[in-house]
Amino acid sequence: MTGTPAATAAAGDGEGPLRSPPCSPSYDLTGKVMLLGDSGVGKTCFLIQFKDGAFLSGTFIATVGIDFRNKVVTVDGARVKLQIWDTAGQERFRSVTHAYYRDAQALLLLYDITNKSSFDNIRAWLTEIHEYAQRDVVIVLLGNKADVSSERVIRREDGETLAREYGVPFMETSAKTGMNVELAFLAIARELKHRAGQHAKEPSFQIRDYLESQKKRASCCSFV
Ligand SMILES: Nc1nc2c(ncn2[C@@H]2O[C@H](COP(=O)(O)OP(=O)(O)OP(=O)(O)O)[C@@H](O)[C@H]2O)c(=O)[nH]1
Repeated sequence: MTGTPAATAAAGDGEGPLRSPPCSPSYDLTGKVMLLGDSGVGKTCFLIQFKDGAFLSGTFIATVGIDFRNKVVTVDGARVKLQIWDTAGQERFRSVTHAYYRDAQALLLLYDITNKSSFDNIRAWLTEIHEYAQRDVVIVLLGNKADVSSERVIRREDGETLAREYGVPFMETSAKTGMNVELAFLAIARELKHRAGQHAKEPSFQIRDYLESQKKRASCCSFV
């Protein structure tokens, strides 16, 4: 939804990529996360909701190229700086975004539960991911716009089945209400922290188990 051309993507939010202050870094480790999925599934809104706690409603403006925002989260006492890349879902920008896959440690792959083709295209996105991303990249599948139940065309079970088939964790989310938005990023930050060996003595972190346990712990309707 941002209008930042690819050529100026590095401007981001002004914090700059992977740059730390010389004396007292405000984070312990960094991780690159990419938002992927068809145009209109809600990637930009998902990022804005996480970064600013706001929802951009109104006229849909497709992202041009790629843009990023930084946010530092604390997981298990470690400050993880997430550098989150918001990609354009439109086909014509694919060659731009391909170049960014290589450095990404985690990918949030979104479809829109009210849009069947965005769900059907997930297989193509996963093929592309396997072609361009690192082999051990963390992938989380997200069924976004879960707040629009009246227009739902993809059942939650369909998302779960697809995720199981590809061996990736899955959640339904809403960039509008904020449902599971922070959880998705926190799960990734935890996974990256564990992979970085911050607490090598701890048992290995399993992102899928973590998401399941968080969903069970939630006592109210904020999780679906
Ligand atoms: N109801 C509802 N609408 C949403 C949600 N997320 C996004 N939208 C709307 O969906 C439209 C597209 O959202 P964007 O975030 O711009 O989509 P995008 O995936 O970034 O699209 P591209 O930039 O073209 O790749 C906008 O009109 C948003 O207001 C959501 O969770 N719920």
